[in-house]
Amino acid sequence: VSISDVDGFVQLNQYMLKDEIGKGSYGIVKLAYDETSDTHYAMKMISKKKLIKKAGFFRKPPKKEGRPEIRHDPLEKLYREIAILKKLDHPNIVKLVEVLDDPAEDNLYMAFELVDGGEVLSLPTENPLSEELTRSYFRDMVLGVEYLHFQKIIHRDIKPSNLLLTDDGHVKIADFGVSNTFEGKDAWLTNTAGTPAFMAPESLRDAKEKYSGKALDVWAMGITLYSFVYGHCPFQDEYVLGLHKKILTDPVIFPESPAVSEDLKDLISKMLQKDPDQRITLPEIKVHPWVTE
Ligand SMILES: COc1ccc(C(=O)/C=C\Nc2cc(OC)c(C(=O)O)cc2Cl)cc1
Repeated sequence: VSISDVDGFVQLNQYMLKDEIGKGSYGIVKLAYDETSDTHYAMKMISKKKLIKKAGFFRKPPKKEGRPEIRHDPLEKLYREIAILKKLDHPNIVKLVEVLDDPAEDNLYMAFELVDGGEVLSLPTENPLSEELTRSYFRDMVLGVEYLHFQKIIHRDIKPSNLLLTDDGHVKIADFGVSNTFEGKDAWLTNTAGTPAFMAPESLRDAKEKYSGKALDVWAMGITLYSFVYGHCPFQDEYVLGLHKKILTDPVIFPESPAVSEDLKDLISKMLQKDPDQRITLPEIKVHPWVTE
């Protein structure tokens, strides 16, 4: 990897890095321009040192007997994410084009096809989406997640900020930083991962039983669907333990306004079923009246 500073812009191999267009726990995403192909990319920059430090200090002490914390080298997790991304090829999944990883360099760079519209919706918002637009984006999400599950991948962080909007109004799923791969029919998980307001109740119970990975993604898609039409998540609390309690025990409240169709409320209720065995599945979602309308 050759890095040079060209009048304030960093040149990284054939890419000229420009403004920051995304930021998160993972690091930052910059607009990158490849003059050889006159093409723009989204360049995700990850500091390997920061990853190692984050895993080091803040790692919880090993839990009491029953649920041993599996310790993974954070870089090994990153290389697993990259291996996952490299094998994915679907119109509703972000496309990883190239990885620039110089062992001598602290930063690792992931060049993705640029999805022009950025995040589909930032929460909370006073201007939630119409049902028609929500249905279009939701259909794309369903196809993307169905493809991931078929590839034996659980995303585990489905939420609006990880859904990117193309210039022709389609949605691509991004950020596989906490995803799991599995063998067989489904993943049987025990750890919690993802974003608190989108976590399923079964992943918050301290019991030792394992739970289905696919059902976690369906739950997060339900929270996302609710937030598209109402502009905020159904369960919110300033304290994470208060949030967990609400997710575990509170029923979903549908505000009077904005007015939402009975079919959509029915689908959201079935996706936010607290018992994962009763929760609607992806094949059933695909034939739900609101989706097929
Ligand atoms: C306003 O215009 C904009 C156009 C594009 C963006 C944008 O792309 C942002 C994030 N992008 C990504 C993040 C990812 O993880 C966190 C991953 C991944 O790791 O899968 C991939 C991508 Cl692409 C933002 C604003």
